[in-house]
Order: sequence, then C-alpha cells, then structure tokens
Amino acid sequence: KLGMAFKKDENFGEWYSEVVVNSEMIEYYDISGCYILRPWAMEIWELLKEFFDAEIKKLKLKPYYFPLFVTENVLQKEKDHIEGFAPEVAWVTKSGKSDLEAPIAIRPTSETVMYPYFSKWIRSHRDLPLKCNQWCNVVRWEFSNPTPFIRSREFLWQEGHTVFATKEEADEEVLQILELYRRIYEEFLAVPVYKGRKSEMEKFAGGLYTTSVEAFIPNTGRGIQGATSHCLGQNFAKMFDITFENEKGERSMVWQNSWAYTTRSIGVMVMTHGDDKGLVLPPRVAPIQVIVIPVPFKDADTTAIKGACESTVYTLNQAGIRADLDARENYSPGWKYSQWEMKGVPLRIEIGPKDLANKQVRIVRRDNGAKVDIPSTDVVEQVGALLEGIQANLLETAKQKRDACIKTISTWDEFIGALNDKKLILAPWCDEEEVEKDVKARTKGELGAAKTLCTPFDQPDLPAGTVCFASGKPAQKWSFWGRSY
Ligand SMILES: O=C1CCCN[C@@H]1CCCn1cnc2cc(F)c(F)cc2c1=O
Ligand SMILES: [Mg+2]
Repeated sequence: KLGMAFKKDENFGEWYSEVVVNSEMIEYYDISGCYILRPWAMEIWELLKEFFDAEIKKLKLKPYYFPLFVTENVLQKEKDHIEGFAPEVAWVTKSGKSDLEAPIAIRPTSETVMYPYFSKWIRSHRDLPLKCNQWCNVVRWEFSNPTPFIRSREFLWQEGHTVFATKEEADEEVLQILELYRRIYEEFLAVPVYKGRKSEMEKFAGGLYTTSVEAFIPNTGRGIQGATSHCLGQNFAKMFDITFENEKGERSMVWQNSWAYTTRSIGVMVMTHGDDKGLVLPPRVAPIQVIVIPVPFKDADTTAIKGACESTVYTLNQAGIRADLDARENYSPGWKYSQWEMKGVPLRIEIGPKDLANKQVRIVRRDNGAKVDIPSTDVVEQVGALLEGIQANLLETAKQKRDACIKTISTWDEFIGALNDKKLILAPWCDEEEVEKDVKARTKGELGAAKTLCTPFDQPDLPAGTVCFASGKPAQKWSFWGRSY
C-alpha cells in the first residue's frame, strides 16, 4: 500500500509515525521506546557525522570509546548531578541466572565514566587541553510518550568532553561547538534554530551554564532542544579531583565543557519538512539526491531508454551527486514516483521515448512539484543548481513558518493567549527562578507546562521601564517561552 493515511495538519502524531515507517527510516520494535534505525535513517546520521567529525578534528578533538557500564557508587558520585535523573537510569543486575554482586548502570551520559580517568591522565598544564569525543549510544529509561528519533530509551549521539587550563578557553569552545550545531541544523537539515542560553533552572544542574540551539515545531506549537553545549566550570573538577600543576608549579583546578547532539536531529528534520506525500529530504542529507526512472512505452526501445538512464546516473555520480537508478521491472513508473516521493528524494528524473528522441530529460522537484525538461547535456549543471535551490527553499520556507509562529507579548493574558495559539513566545522576563517556577505551576495541564526555552543571544532592545510579563518586576531580558518536547 502506498500513500499516507494521515494528514500532517490533521493528525500530526499519526502522520509522523507513518512517515518515518513508510519512508523506511524506522521499524517499530517490541520494546517500548526502542526503534530500529534502518539505512534511510542511518545514512542521514552518517552524513551528519561525516561533517561534524571532520569539523571537531579541526578543533583537535580525539576519538575515544569508554565502557557502556558504570558502577553505582561512581554514577552517584555527586548527588546534585544526577538527583532528578535517577528514575531514568537502567541497571544490569544479573548475568545468566546469578545476581551481580553490585548492580551496574548503563550509561545515560558519560561524565562519571570518563572523569575519574581525566583525573588520572591530567597532571600538568602540558596535559591540557584534553579533548575527548565519543560517538556512541546512551540509555535513559524515560516514561513520557516515546517518539521515534525525538524521545527514545536508547539513542545515538556524540558527546564531547573537553578540559582546559582557563575559563576563557572553555568559554570560547562552548560557542565554537554551538556554531557547529547551528550549521548542522541550518546548513544540512535546513531547520532554523535560535542560539541561546538556558535559564538557571533549565540548565544542566552539574554545570556552570548551558547554551543550546532551539528549534520549533509549528504543527504542535512546541519548542525542541536541538543540541546543547555546556560550560561545566570547575564543578566536575572539584567532584573528581581533576587538577593540574600550572607553569608556576601551583596546583589548579581545570575548566571543562561537555556538548552533544543526537539522532533527535533527524526527527526534527522530518517534522519540519515532511508533507502529506511523506518525507521531504534536504539534499545535503539525502542518501539519494536524484532517482532516475525509465518510462517505457509499449513498442518503444526500452533498451535505449534504460541505457540513457544508466548513463545519466553515471554522469551524475561522476559529478559527486548521489544519483540512483530505479529500473525495477515489477513496478510501474507511477508507483515508483509515489514511493520515492514517500522517501523524500529531492529530485526525480524521468526518461521516456519522447525525452530520448528530444535528447532531454524531465526533472521533477519533490519540494514544490515543479517539472522541467532540460537537455541531457545540461543535466549535471541543472541538477546541481536545482539541489542548491531545494536546500535553500526548504530552509527559507521553514524559517517563514517558524517566524509566523513567534508572538512577542508583554502581559500575562497575552502570554496565555499565545500559548493556547501554539505560539513560540518572546517575553520580557525579570530572570527570577521563582517566577519561572510560578509560570510552570500556573500553566500545568495535559499539554504540559510552559517553560523557558532559551534566552536568545540575539536580544531585541529592551526599553527602560519594561516589566516582566509574569511578575511585573523590571524585565532583565527577552526570553523564548513555550511548551516543549
Ligand atoms: O548534555 C550533555 C552533553 C553531553 C554530556 N552530558 C551532558 C549533560 C547530560 C545531562 N543529563 C541528562 N540526562 C541524564 C539522565 C540520567 F539518567 C543521568 F543519570 C544523568 C543525566 C544527565 O547528566
Ligand atoms: Mg532527559
């Protein structure tokens, strides 16, 4: 069966589940919150990884792999680091029939796995900076509604953990990595994001401050954290005794960062660009950018048509374009069109007897359905230009949709109205945690409470005398508020 049973603007949740399955990204698994990532998803993950890994290698990050398991006493090294997270930790308690002497946790994140060894490896300033990155899976036994890519009990990520002699170096790297995350979203996934700082309440409790890139899903009116880059300060250095002897022979504590993005990024892309025909892939992350389909005609020369298709694929591949041929005999062209549209392939090239005779090919765009006939000799240049056009169009369209959801408010009533209208709310805030807690309490409900998403680095000007929408106290900053994933 092809085609979508659910419409994006009518049943978003069902639409999303259907798209990720019909496009062959995901197969549901018999453990709740766990999903099979099929090639159509893993190839996207690998394209993102290729970019990000090359970029952090330029920043001198070294690849590591730490164990999946961590002992109970090490995991609980510092109460405030994992206090609220305890229910999410998955434990191994047996091997075969026999109980383990002590339960072993499966890593939900790797600070406690890594930092005892950072303490051992770092003695002198000459051992700094230490720059560790690992690509791995983590497990968090969450209970809120599982969603493929967006919220799963196991997911893939990279986690960077860096150690510096000075706060200045750490502060600089936090922003360098955040910029890479912005590039992943805007330049690859064509998803607009805001860079900002998390509030004291929303930040990583174990750190000094948290920055993030924040996306927004217009269909649900929910913000979603795209990636996060923390400055940990010297908190973990204290916890794990990570000190070094500086040039003057004094013992000092190190300054640390940690940062991650995850397979959630693929889900954000699906939600942003997908339509009622299925997935719409930004060309820079499309495993197949162009699918070439022969269109045979009753007595036409099918061999010549297939030959033209094969040479078109070859020519495109030689130009570094990810093109493929769908010459399956057991499916009609029409069926193939629908299937590759469902999988979100950015361009389709059709070659039939007429095209052959006119030495042209027909190109069809997935994003806006536009059809264009071009001379076969121009195919590389035209396809290249079309792919760039699609990439830009997807980002621009997503930006306009997101911007249309932004509501700048100044009073509580306006805030509630905007929340009910599924808006991304920009509000003047007094920056007091009590007020943040109060807003959460006053907006509790089955759709979830409103919270601060981030304080965007790019601050609109705040006229003197502006008061906080929730407390009436003098506003200190503009922050994004809303419901979130
Ligand atoms: O967000 C990052 C970037 C990569 C490295 N880790 C940091 C902070 C992770 C915050 N966090 C997030 N979730 C957790 C879940 C747990 F079950 C648990 F024991 C601990 C945590 C936890 O520390
Ligand atoms: Mg969590």
